[in-house]
Amino acid sequence: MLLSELLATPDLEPALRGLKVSGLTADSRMARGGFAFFAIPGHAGDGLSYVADAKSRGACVVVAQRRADSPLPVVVVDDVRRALALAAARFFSCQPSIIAAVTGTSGKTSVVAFLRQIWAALGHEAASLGTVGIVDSRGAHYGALTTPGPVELHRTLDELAGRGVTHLAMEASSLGIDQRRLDGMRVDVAGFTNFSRDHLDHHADMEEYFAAKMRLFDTLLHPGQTAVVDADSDVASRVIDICRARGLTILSVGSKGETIRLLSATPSALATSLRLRYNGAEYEVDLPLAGAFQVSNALVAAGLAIASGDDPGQVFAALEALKGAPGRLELVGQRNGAPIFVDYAHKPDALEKVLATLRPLTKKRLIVVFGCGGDRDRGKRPLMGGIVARAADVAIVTDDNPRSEDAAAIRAEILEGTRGGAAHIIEIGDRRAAIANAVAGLEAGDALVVAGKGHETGQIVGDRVLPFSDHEAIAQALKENHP
Ligand SMILES: CC(=O)N[C@H]1[C@@H](OP(=O)(O)OP(=O)(O)OC[C@H]2O[C@@H](n3ccc(=O)[nH]c3=O)[C@H](O)[C@@H]2O)O[C@H](CO)[C@@H](O)[C@@H]1O[C@H](C)C(=O)N[C@@H](C)C(=O)N[C@H](CCC(=O)O)C(=O)O
Ligand SMILES: Nc1ncnc2c1ncn2[C@@H]1O[C@H](COP(=O)(O)OP(=O)(O)OP(=O)(O)O)[C@@H](O)[C@H]1O
Ligand SMILES: N[C@H](CCC[C@H](N)C(=O)O)C(=O)O
Ligand SMILES: [Mg+2]
Repeated sequence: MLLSELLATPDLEPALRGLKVSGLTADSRMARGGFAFFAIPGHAGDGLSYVADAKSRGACVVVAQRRADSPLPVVVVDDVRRALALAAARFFSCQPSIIAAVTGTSGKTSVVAFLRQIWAALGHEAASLGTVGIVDSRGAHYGALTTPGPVELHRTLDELAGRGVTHLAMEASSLGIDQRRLDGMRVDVAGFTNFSRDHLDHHADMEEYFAAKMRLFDTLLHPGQTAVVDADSDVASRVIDICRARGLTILSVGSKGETIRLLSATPSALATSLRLRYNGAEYEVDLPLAGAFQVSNALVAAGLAIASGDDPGQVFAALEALKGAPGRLELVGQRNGAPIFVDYAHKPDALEKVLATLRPLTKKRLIVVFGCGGDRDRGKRPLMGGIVARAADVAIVTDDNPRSEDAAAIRAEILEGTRGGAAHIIEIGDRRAAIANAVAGLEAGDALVVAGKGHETGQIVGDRVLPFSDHEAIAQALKENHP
């Protein structure tokens, strides 16, 4: 492809006008012969300091935000992250014909998993893309980020479209939106779940975090397209105002929803019976999932399916076969009749919601094992300590990806927040030992949730990822503690 086509710039300097490029990357280590190297001023470093490396691997031109002394010719653009996304979309030109993007602090992974299942049930070739990787009718492939960087994203879209995927549900993380990873993507419909504290290690404050999410609606979606909004979120009216100002059609869902109105939700063991009203008609749905938050997620997914053209009656019927995303309030075993769940709550609101969901299902003690990640927002640690101290009966504070931090210091910050609460608090740093302790102590009527790692398969300590899975640690503990 010509560089001028890749950048859609006719006015390149004469020496570059006929230049052909064979690929593109923002990571010098991935450069190959004939590649364009996009030099991004990042959080940890500046891409311009890697130009020599890119050149040594064959890159022939640099795209950057400023002129710099460089062994390769430099094309200057206003916003190099956006230029990379648009270029990646031109280079990998195919995308599935329907793309739904979902943002919100919690529930994205669940909503895209549900939407993929609804679409598949209705006969579409569907895929989802996000924290648990790419999932389609062939299986699952894990990826590193929730919203991949633009080059990987567009290569993936092109491959999915190439193998016949017509419907894609993808997670749009605030970091992904902010870093322009989705700017080259055609988004047909977008969903909003909810908003609470997260990623304050990256965004300066909650307003900046909110604005990053809103970019999906006020910039990436176009007037006339549809936004599906969980009307029960406490920021729903702000989101709806922003969508209206952009000229979007609003499809609101939930007990305050105008389009899909939740009339009642009756929990029973690990399921919930729903009565819904849509367009004047009432529907009854036996949702095979527990928790008010899963009801919200299922309704956002249903709204997205309807907004993308599917028949409402068939969409609501498909909710009756939904399976939770891996590691999201997943029942993984039991001991002495006490259920054991793995959940991905690693932020205050999610932890609160998951404990509130399990409380009415628990006759005796609600036990939680959890920790907080290193090199992430420190402010959430005492908040999460406070939540378990109030909402659980026993909380075992343990390690969850300490990364470059001192694990004991992270636990101490969590423990600080537990003071004055009613729960019995235990500190066991080693996560396997914490899980073993919790499982061994389970009695009839108890419930145990191991929170924070969900689907993860590693414990990040320093620079190393040690193999670790809550599922496997629970299975081992169950084996060692025959009831
Ligand atoms: C903080 C953050 O978001 N970092 C992401 C960001 O990096 P960055 O732009 O700041 O890059 P940098 O590390 O400063 O380096 C600057 C530039 O030099 C390049 N470089 C660097 C080294 C080298 O040898 N050669 C080279 O060319 C880098 O590729 C980069 O282009 O852009 C990169 C490319 O897209 C991402 O890989 C990287 O994700 C890091 C690994 C990460 O851990 N991100 C997490 C926090 C993240 O994005 N999480 C969200 C939310 C998760 C959720 O809530 O579900 C996600 O979407 O996954
Ligand atoms: N609608 C919701 N409201 C509040 N909490 C939720 C909701 N949905 C899920 N949760 C909680 O958040 C956890 C993560 O859910 P999920 O993975 O679906 O969200 P996510 O937005 O993709 O999160 P992440 O950004 O961490 O990938 C769940 O395990 C559960 O504890
Ligand atoms: N996408 C989130 C995942 C956090 C999961 C939790 N296990 C932790 O390490 O804090 C993040 O990178 O902040
Ligand atoms: Mg996710």
